[in-house]
Amino acid sequence: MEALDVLLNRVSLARLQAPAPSAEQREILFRAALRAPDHGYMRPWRFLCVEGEGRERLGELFASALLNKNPEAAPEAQAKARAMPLRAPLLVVVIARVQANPKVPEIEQLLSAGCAAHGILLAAHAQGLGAIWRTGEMAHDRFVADGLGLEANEQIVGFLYLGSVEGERRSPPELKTADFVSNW
Ligand SMILES: Cc1cc2nc3c(=O)[nH]c(=O)nc-3n(C[C@H](O)[C@H](O)[C@H](O)COP(=O)(O)O)c2cc1C
Repeated sequence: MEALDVLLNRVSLARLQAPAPSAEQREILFRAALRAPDHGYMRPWRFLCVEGEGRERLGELFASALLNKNPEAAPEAQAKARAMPLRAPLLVVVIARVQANPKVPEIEQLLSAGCAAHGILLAAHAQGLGAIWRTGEMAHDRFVADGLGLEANEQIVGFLYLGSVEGERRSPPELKTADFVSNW
């Protein structure tokens, strides 16, 4: 697929099914992530793959996080949290690792991790895979971060849901560049 075609037509797809990306496809996904712009070559990111039975364990962690925050959480809410990771055969947790650096403030390291996530989405699209970047409360919950083994200086930038496309690949929305670009 042409590079510009990928850049101009990537869309998020929420309806994902097995099979999960193959080992070869994953290698491309992560090589794309590692090409994120990176001030100071700090490599301020790492990635966790969650699949198979790991998705059920992540669902349990989400439900526990919900109960930790709200012990009165309704059983329906708990069931919803538990089912969230089952929406795709593979989840990639994109983690920003922020390190003190006089020239590279935290925001730049977080942006770099965001670019890494975008690289994965683009490489997924280029390989005919489906993907969507999700966060929600669980991405910002320290209970979840601890359960995933994150260090104090690490934070979740997103859960990338990846799989094979179920149904039609939708078209991107038509935005006008003139609405966002002006001369100064
Ligand atoms: C940081 C971040 C967090 C997001 N979190 C969610 C989310 O939790 N749930 C969701 O449905 N979409 C979420 N989105 C939006 C989707 O990933 C997607 O970008 C959006 O649906 C627009 O679709 P498109 O990428 O095809 O234009 C998030 C996007 C970003 C950048």
